[in-house]
Amino acid sequence: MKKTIHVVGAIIENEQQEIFCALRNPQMVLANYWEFPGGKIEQGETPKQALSREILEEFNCTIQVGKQVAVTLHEYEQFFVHLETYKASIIKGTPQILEHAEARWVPRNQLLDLPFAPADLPSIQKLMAEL
Ligand SMILES: Nc1nc2c([nH]c(=O)n2[C@H]2C[C@H](O)[C@@H](COP(=O)(O)OP(=O)(O)OP(=O)(O)O)O2)c(=O)[nH]1
Repeated sequence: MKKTIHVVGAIIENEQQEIFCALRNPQMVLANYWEFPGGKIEQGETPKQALSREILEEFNCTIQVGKQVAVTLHEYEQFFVHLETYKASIIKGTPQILEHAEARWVPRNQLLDLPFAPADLPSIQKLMAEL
């Protein structure tokens, strides 16, 4: 039976209404897809705690997590991803790319120009609908 992994992703927006997107590196599972930065929820963590921890580990900055955007269950070839995305903003530091191949601030209406992980599409559609 396929495993289900519970993942959180941060939709971090800046004052220009751009969203922080990260490119998974070639060594990662789902290599070379763009994603909302985040990762797996560890035992005993709330989704919001997991998100703050992941952003600190991967980008060395502190975020404040806001409201939930979408909850998606997506079937990949090897596993299911249960992805929860949350709005967030940076409250301390400037993101440093520690694990990803690249990261950029992208206007909402250009998100679909990037090859995003398929599980992220419902979140992107919700963001586009907010425009
Ligand atoms: N972080 C993140 N992962 C996503 C997104 N969309 C999506 O399908 N995924 C998938 C990719 C991975 O299979 C999984 C997240 O795993 P990960 O490897 O980034 O998690 P992690 O940082 O906890 O990794 P590790 O400690 O186990 O190495 O969820 C997304 O927007 N953000």
